[in-house]
Amino acid sequence: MTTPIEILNNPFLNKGTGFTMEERKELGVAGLLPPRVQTLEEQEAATYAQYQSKPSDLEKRLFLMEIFNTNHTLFYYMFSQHVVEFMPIVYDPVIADTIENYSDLFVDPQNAVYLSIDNPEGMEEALKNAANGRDIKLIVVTDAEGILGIGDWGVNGVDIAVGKLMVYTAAAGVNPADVLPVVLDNGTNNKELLENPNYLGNRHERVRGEKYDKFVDDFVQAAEKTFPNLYLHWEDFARQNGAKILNKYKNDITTFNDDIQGTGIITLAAALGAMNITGEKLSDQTYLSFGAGSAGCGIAARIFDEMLQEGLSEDEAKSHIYLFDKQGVLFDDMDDLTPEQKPFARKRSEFENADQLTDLLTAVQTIKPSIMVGTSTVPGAFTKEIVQEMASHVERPIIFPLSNPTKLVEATAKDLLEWTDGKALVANGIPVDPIEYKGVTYNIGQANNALVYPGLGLGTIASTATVLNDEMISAAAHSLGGLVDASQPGAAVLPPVSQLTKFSEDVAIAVAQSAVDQGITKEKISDVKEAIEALKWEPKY
Ligand SMILES: NC(=O)c1ccc[n+]([C@@H]2O[C@H](COP(=O)([O-])OP(=O)(O)OC[C@H]3O[C@@H](n4cnc5c(N)ncnc54)[C@H](O)[C@@H]3O)[C@@H](O)[C@H]2O)c1
Ligand SMILES: O=C(O)C[C@H](O)C(=O)O
Ligand SMILES: [Mn+2]
Repeated sequence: MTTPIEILNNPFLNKGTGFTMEERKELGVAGLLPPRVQTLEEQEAATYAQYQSKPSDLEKRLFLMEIFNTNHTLFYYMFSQHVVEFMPIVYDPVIADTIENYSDLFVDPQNAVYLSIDNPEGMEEALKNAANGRDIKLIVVTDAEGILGIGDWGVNGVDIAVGKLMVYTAAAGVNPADVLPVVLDNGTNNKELLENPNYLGNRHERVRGEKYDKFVDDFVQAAEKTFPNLYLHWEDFARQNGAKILNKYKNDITTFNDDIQGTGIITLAAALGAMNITGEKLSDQTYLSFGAGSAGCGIAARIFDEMLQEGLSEDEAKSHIYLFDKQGVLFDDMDDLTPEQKPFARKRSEFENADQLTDLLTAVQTIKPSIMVGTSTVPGAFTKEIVQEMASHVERPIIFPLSNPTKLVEATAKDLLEWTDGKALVANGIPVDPIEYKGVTYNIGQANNALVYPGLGLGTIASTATVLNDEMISAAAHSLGGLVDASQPGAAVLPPVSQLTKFSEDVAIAVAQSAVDQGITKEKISDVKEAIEALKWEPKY
């Protein structure tokens, strides 16, 4: 029997002043609350007013976390009323601030699971105890070695898993009772953390090699055994681990890497949105990725796959794609390429000036890209000179500076529009308000995987798909098309975040239908919309 105090202290059950008098008598909380009964709407209005009074974005986020920690329904109802305003606060970019300061700001574990490489035998018990009898359908797991573009944040990185799951619920209605945030604490190489007396994680450098691989595998086995209906979302692993882990498990369990696959989908959708505006074909484009890590290669792979679907051969498609990383343009004679970079590495013999292709300006002058995507973590890398060089070769340069958080973006949308006299088609990873330029209002798409991973997850879970495959991913990318009126001056390349809940549903339906059409579902699903509606959760008493 749950005691009155336990009810008030359980954010899944607590309604606070939202409990009716009858509920208060029945649950024994009558004298444990102020006498006034409030509706959810009244609670939201009062709480939102408190939120607005907070002096900074960080204070606003900390306040919202207090609401989340005490009353999930109120938190998500308030989120549903202020999606556009709350996304940059709950999620990117303000989440970066709370991650950097997590150990110093710590007040509540927020139902997260902290698995330690120093105590692998405790995994299954921790997962079971955190689930507390719930049938967990979605885990977001990170080892926090590649948080956004800010790098290694050790156990502090658990907050990215917490924040990503909040967006799953706010955007797609994934039930907060069905989810679990998990951090794999493998130590940290972040000196600032190791020297911080408040740091709450394992105080040693990251473990590499077999012991780490076994730690990850032990986690996968424990999670899959404990939660038989699990969709496992990998987030913010370092470049050398993300793809290796995904490739190891993606054909055997229902799993997804957001930085690789989620970003690939949303950036392809943005590129297709740009094609809608210019009327061109993707397979006629010249694509340059500045930064070829998890995200950069994930996007390139998605662009490549789409060019094949448009009828190009593999060699023809590869001839349109160029990767640029720390070495400059990537060539197949380099001995330090990652497995994900290799398929797109070029031949030096293609260029007279191959050895000069080590700076972005020379690369743009030589390659003449029509699409340039930044996933480099190098702020300001897309300079005015480089952008105007690109614009001198193409009518509508498509430029997506995607590095997060805001301080790392390769170029701002405002600069790109001014430098190209309004011709650039722009998307950023962070949210950007509409920009007025020469009498036109430019809407800037947010090419952030948060616009697609929630619907992708909801659709995959609702379909009971045994795996998440390329067909389902392609269906997700295409489901975002047609939502923007491309004929309008200043049209965005992606639908606005104000429509996030609407198009998350579109993504979910497309993904679930793809799984059903392929016959890869555990259960027989006769109506995907029904299956999705049955799974969705709404914040109401
Ligand atoms: N918008 C989105 O949805 C989204 C999704 C994923 C990642 N990102 C952002 O993209 C960035 C990279 O993320 P990731 O997960 O791919 O990290 P990563 O470490 O896997 O990749 C970064 C790549 O940039 C390269 N790089 C670093 N400095 C460079 C330089 N001076 N010149 C050229 N290349 C350079 C690195 O060598 C690496 O290959 C981060 O800022 C992240 O926040 C955005
Ligand atoms: O977290 C985000 O905002 C998007 C992406 O997953 C990233 O790592 O930047
Ligand atoms: Mn990420």
